[in-house]
Amino acid sequence: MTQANSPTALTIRRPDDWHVHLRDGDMLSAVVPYTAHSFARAIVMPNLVPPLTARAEVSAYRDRIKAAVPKGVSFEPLMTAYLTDTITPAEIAAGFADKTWVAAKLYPAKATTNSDFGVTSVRGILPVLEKMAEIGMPLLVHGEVTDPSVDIFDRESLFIDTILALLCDRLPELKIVFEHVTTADAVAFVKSRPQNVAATITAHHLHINRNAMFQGGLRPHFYCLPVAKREIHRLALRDAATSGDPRFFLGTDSAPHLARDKESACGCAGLFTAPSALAAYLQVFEEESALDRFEGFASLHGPAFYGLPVNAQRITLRRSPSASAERVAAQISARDQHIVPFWAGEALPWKIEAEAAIPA
Ligand SMILES: NC(=O)N[C@@H](CC(=O)O)C(=O)O
Ligand SMILES: [Zn+2]
Ligand SMILES: [Zn+2]
Repeated sequence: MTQANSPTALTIRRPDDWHVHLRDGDMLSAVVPYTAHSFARAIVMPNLVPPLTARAEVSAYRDRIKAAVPKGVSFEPLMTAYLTDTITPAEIAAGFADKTWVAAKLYPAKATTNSDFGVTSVRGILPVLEKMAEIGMPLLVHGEVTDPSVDIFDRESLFIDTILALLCDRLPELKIVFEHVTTADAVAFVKSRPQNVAATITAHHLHINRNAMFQGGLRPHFYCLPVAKREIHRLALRDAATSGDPRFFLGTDSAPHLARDKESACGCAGLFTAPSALAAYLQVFEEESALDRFEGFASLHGPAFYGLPVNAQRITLRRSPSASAERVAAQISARDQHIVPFWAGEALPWKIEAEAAIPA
């Protein structure tokens, strides 16, 4: 698969994105092509306004996503349910059985973008979580406490100590994905648990630490939740991602917002990384001398955790000499304005090439 010594190309099974925000309407049309270009499937987050809590709404949203996929590109959205205080175990199980959704997302109320209808008490939804454990349905967690008096850089580690560890002990069978982990604490926690607790890691948290938000001034395009942490945490994430441990897999958390909503007195959280994420991840694996582990992280660990088949197609990632490299757009039109992507205007070090079916 990997040629020794600074390979110029890498052929792997087509990757999947296990955490993405595709939004709706004009924004959906603007962003879907980027995700579908890099990924065969994606776990689509349900934090629309209003949130997606009913089966019919989720099915209709899936159809809108499919309609936005460019002709000739194969892309399968994997849908999720938005957990609220009132959703019932029966509804969650029915949607899993009829394949409306493959997982449910737990947003602690007010923890992040569009989480106002999220869960106010994990204890309050225990019957739902027990049902999910029983039927083998994964729980996806935005892992931050919401108490505004807690330092924002400590909200993930405190979530582990006060909520997640207790939940894992209470329901040891429940499959849990600790989404977009940002701390060494989260990495250590996942490693301390059996294989049913896993984590996604974003490309941006492998590249930036919290300094990025303040470099020469306030940089809203590096603000997301959970917020980037100190350098030691970034290094722990790079270790985990490139370790080959199947509990860590790719989830971009690509989260587009219009530039005006980010460049504001109260800017939105979220980085739009879909156009550059795959190359950004690959660069990390190259820097860590772990190209031979890239396919596991990008294409194999996620399906294994979710109990889904790996993709039959392959892609070739070819190194681009910087002079001729494709550049990430400086801005991408959406609605009546634009989105500023991660690595805006920069050269992509790797290019995704035509996919081929794996010979039998
Ligand atoms: N990551 C973010 O900063 N924002 C996400 C929400 C989320 O994933 O928490 C969004 O929907 O914009
Ligand atoms: Zn989140
Ligand atoms: Zn997200």
